[in-house]
Amino acid sequence: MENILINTQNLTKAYKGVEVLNIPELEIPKGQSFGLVGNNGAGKTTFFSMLLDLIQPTTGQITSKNIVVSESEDWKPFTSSFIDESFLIGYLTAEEYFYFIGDLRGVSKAEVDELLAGFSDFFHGEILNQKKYLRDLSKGNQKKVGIVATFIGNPEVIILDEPFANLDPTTQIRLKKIIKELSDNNEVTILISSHDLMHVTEVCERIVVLNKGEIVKDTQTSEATLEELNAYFGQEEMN
Ligand SMILES: Nc1ncnc2c1ncn2[C@@H]1O[C@H](COP(=O)(O)OP(=O)(O)OP(=O)(O)O)[C@@H](O)[C@H]1O
Repeated sequence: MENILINTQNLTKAYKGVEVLNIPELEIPKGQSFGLVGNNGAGKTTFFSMLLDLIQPTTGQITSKNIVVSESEDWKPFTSSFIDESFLIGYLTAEEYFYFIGDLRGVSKAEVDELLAGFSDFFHGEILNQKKYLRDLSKGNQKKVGIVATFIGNPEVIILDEPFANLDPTTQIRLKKIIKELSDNNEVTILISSHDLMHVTEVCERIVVLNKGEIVKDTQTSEATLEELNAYFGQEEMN
């Protein structure tokens, strides 16, 4: 019996009567690396935002470890995410921000430093000791900060919206390795949305395709998945 961590029931979101998401049921087991793909406007960010209680569902609900996310804050200590730059604090340096997140999650400065030391390749000398505010970092470097901040405090659930976008090819490869290592650890459930079919199939064991707010494919990743996805999105182009 799989240990279900995230469960959604009858989830819909509509704006002014227009439905943008409709997921009758979705279960995500503990430890799964879950990839969400879909064209622009398919509903990926909407789904993640509801998981994080940033927007309210029109109907239905999401539970994380049996906690209804819109009714209690108890899921927050074991969940971390980076959706966009609004998750950063522009007037802090990277170090200040990491320590701030550490404080929130009960992680000491020394432990934060220890974690950061493991990301020196990923940071490529452009994040730490820069005496620069986060708002003055490049988009890609801001993203690196946001992603690494999600690892502070050993969260059980990590949600990353388009983590590969804006990153240079070398950093994308490093990020894939980091995500693979995380997903090898079956304690961490990781949810990623991406437009990069190759990256997402490489790091996720399950791929869900959203089209106009509905799940049209839900598959365990195999050798054939990338080709199937390319065929699916190619055929969409013909329509
Ligand atoms: N506040 C809002 N008011 C009205 N419509 C909205 C609002 N927020 C999102 N939408 C609509 O919801 C739909 C889903 O958007 P969403 O951002 O979830 O898509 P996405 O799959 O993340 O797209 P992308 O790949 O472009 O990031 C879109 O049609 C979008 O215009």
